[in-house]
Amino acid sequence: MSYYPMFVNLAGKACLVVGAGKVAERKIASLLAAGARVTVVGQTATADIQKWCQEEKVTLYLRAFRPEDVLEMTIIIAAASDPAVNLAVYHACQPHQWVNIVDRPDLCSFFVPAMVERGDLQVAISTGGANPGLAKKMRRQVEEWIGPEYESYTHFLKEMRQRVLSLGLPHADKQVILRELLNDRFFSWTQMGEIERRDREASELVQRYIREQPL
Ligand SMILES: C[C@@]1(CC(=O)O)c2cc3[nH]c(cc4nc(cc5[nH]c(cc(n2)[C@H]1CCC(=O)O)[C@@](C)(CC(=O)O)[C@@H]5CCC(=O)O)C(CC(=O)O)=C4CCC(=O)O)c(CCC(=O)O)c3CC(=O)O
Ligand SMILES: NC(=O)C1=CN([C@@H]2O[C@H](COP(=O)(O)OP(=O)(O)OC[C@H]3O[C@@H](n4cnc5c(N)ncnc54)[C@H](O)[C@@H]3O)[C@@H](O)[C@H]2O)C=CC1
Repeated sequence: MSYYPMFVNLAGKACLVVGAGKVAERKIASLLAAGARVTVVGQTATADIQKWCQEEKVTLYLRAFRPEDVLEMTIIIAAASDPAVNLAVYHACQPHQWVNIVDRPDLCSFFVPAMVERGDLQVAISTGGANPGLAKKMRRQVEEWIGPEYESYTHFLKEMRQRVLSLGLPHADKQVILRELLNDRFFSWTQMGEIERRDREASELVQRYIREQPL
């Protein structure tokens, strides 16, 4: 059996993280980046988590976990250093809640992948718990391959696609233009910083099809 990969919209969703140490901090950072509403319960907290609390980015309770903490939570991550506490978090949860117990892959209903993020382009890497260190190693290799220029390249392709879709062109023409926009020359112009040339060539490509339209 393999795991089902998904990109989840967590904007405004209530998420609980139990434990406020190094591992919790990493998980909280990605929940915040996804726009989740994060509550943290930990007996102690890292400096960054305390700062996020002062900035009102997270709600932090500096105390031991209580089973009622999981109520109404969409996602629960148990990242305490005590395995008995993490197990208690698991037992407090309902079957419909999404649960990640950081020291018990067998009890997780989802794993957190290693991520390469370039604006709208997100590459998630998982080994299904087989070896998280390998996921991290692969992430570093993918970071070399997918450089920072992919953020503006993806943004360019997004804008061009929206423009092409808004023109009401015949389906076949749309497909040809979208395929042509993925030609490497547009990436090369992005990489070389020849943005004006890239945008001009892309506009000309689209214009050619508009002109060919019967009136
Ligand atoms: C099942 C899973 C549950 C979950 O957390 O979702 C899980 C479980 C465990 N991790 C452990 C250890 C380590 N985890 C990392 C790193 C990461 N772990 C992440 C995910 C996952 N870890 C999920 C599976 C993901 C998959 O396989 O695809 C990443 C990808 C994402 C993230 O955490 O954000 C992030 C890399 C992010 C990046 O760098 O890009 C490192 C390396 C390091 O820290 O440098 C080590 C030390 C080396 C080692 O042990 O291999 C232990 C033993 C703990 C102990 O010894 O007590 C367990 C428990 C067990 O396996 O039993
Ligand atoms: N899944 C993953 O990615 C990884 C998981 N781990 C596991 O994660 C666990 C946590 O690791 P770190 O963050 O490095 O530990 P840490 O020692 O930095 O933090 C542990 C946190 O748990 C809190 N805690 C302990 N008892 C608690 C309770 N009763 N209620 C609420 N909070 C409580 C502490 O106050 C602290 O905030 C480790 O025990 C290890 O098994 C470790 C590395 C990676």
